[in-house]
Amino acid sequence: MGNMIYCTSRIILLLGLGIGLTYPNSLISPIDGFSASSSSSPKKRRPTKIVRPKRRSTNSSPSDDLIVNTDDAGRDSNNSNNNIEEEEIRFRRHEQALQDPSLLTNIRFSDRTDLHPTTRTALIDGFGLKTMTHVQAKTFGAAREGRSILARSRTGTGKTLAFLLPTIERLLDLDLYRPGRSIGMIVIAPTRELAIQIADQAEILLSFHNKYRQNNKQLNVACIYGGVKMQRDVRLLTGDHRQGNLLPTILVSTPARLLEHLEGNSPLSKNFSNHHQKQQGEIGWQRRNKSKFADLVAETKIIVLDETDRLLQGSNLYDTQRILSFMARTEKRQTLLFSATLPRQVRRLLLNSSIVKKKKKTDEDEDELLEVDCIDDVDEGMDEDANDLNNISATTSPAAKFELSSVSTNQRRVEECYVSLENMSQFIPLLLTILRREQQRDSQNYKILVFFPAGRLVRFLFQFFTMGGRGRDSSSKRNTSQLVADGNDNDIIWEIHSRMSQSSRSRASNAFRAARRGILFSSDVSARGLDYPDVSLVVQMGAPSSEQDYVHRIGRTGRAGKLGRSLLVLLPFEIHHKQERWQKAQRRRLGQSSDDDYIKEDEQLATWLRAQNEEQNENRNGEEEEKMRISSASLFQQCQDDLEPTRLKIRSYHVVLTPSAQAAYVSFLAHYIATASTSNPNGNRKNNSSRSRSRSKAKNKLQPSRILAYADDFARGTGLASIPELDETFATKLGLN
Ligand SMILES: Nc1ncnc2c1ncn2[C@@H]1O[C@H](COP(=O)(O)OP(=O)(O)OP(=O)(O)O)[C@@H](O)[C@H]1O
Repeated sequence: MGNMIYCTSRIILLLGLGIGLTYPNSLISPIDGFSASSSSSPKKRRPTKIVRPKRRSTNSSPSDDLIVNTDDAGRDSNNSNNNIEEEEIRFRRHEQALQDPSLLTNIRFSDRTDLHPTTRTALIDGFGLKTMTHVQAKTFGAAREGRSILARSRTGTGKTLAFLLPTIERLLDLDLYRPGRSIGMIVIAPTRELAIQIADQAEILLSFHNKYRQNNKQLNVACIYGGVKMQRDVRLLTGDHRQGNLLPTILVSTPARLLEHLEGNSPLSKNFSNHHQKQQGEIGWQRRNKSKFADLVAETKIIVLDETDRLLQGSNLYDTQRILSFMARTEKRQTLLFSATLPRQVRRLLLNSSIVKKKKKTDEDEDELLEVDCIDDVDEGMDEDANDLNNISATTSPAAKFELSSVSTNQRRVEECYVSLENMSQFIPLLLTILRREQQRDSQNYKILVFFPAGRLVRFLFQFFTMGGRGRDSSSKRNTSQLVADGNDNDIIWEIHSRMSQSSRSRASNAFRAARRGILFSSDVSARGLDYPDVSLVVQMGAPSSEQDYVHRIGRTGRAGKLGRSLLVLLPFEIHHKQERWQKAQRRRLGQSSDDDYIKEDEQLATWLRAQNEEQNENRNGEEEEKMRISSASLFQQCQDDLEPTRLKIRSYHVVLTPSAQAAYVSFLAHYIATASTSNPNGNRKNNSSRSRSRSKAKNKLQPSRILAYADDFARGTGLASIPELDETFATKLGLN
């Protein structure tokens, strides 16, 4: 019976649709795809908003290990209430996406015959998407043809699918890699959480294809990253040898971990040698005497650098360049580079290096790098003609059929505000005020992401807020913080930073993603790429170290058509140095000269802060009396008062909070002294051209002794009875004599 249905669908396809004419040379026949789209709708599972198809075979696949599976086992897949809720969420999200004309084009996935029918089903039925975003439409045709691309597009505009869709289509071609015996594509992402998120999306797309594939021909995703045992990677990358299903179709990795394997500093290399010797005859390795992982990676023809500018800056630069040196030569591979930001220096570095192929020298040279810029700003230095859609259509025949609407693609989706701290002892009360005010705005739907400059500060503030009230209730094991409670006694604050174990990081990240409301305290590990749904407010406690970081941080809200809000809290020593720069940066970003669109001061918070400061200075006249009245009635003042019990705990040596406050103090000091000496607003180390400017600014530079005074103020604000003593060597290192 099954065969009959299968054959019938084949005949219908051959007679009627002719999809095979437009879908060439694939491992999966178009017939499979047709049966996918025409079969009954795939069953849905919790909790992802995205629907995965049920496997056709009930046998477990030998490659299951390799698949990044975000579905928790045991969840009820037939829960109709959940499905209805899921449908509603997807419908709401789609409606929201439609609200933003700068996000979506009029190109429907269903009209694209250059997409495999199963991929179309995955996008429409699985992800609930209908039309392409600008960056997807502008890059698909060229990427599908194998061209290298450098693309820039606003945060939250679907860049992940922009690189996954065309590359997965290419991987379905037979000749691009040896399934199971070489890796089809490698994606590098700067953080672990981002790598996991990308792998998850890839796995969802592939799972629709796998539904129609035999067990030993499944398309797999492996995701590797630091902070977990190497043995896990070995298991993921060597799989079940007996089934001959060895290497993943798509490998997603953070740079450092991948490099460790490539350089042979991991058990993987040894494992590959042993395995190679055993399997040589059986599966016929082509490279008989070169069995190391690095040799296999050299066969990979597609590489993606997500968050390209981050991967080409700071400590990532060396790792990325080394990784690329193990890959196929530039002309022989497709290199896809995506980010929301691309500083001039990074672009210059890219174009002058061997990371991508140079500009074409003759008209026949078709394979040059294609630059696609979906942001109309005035700074970041992409080619002017990169925005010309005709350019792209001309080189990518299928795309030429589609008309793209010409709306501005950097329309503002985030309302940006700032407030300046009058003194560092206001740091914690202001944070509490911001959180409570947001809770009061919409007590059911607040979702707040708060960035702090360093991991130890995240940890301390998390502990302060979660142990601040009654602490943990031992009977219910519930968090009963009174500082920001939601009335239901649930955990509503999570922390994430690089000082945590990977499992705790993943738990926090997943919890915040799934939560309808909540607060995530984070370091910059969450600044890039992470797609937490429905974040209502992004708060930055202290200016980020670069303009790019600012763009990425606020980009965690206002995604995929939604609107969001962000609040930048400038510390007292950042006000004069940075306020102006943020305004200028924002003007550049939005390509506007009107004052209206600058980052606005949050007047309510500013009034409360000023009033409190003046009250402290006891400098009162009639007007100030009035301010004082506002102050004592203000939420800020209430928050000040509510913090006292926690401060008292710290003052009288709380076993967790007091050492944590001391560590936060040291971390604050070290962070700001280090950044004062190295950073500029573009986030790059000083170069020759900026040296003269730097010299003139040197006079205004914030001296370590001043930072020390602010840090002391911060320490007093935490409740610490005395300023922590610094180790002498450490102090000298920081330039504090
Ligand atoms: N064509 C589409 N239509 C509607 N929503 C989409 C479309 N493509 C992707 N999305 C949704 O947009 C959201 C953001 O996507 P994604 O994380 O890929 O953005 P991004 O551009 O990579 O952002 P960032 O720069 O922050 O990394 C996701 O929830 C995704 O499901």
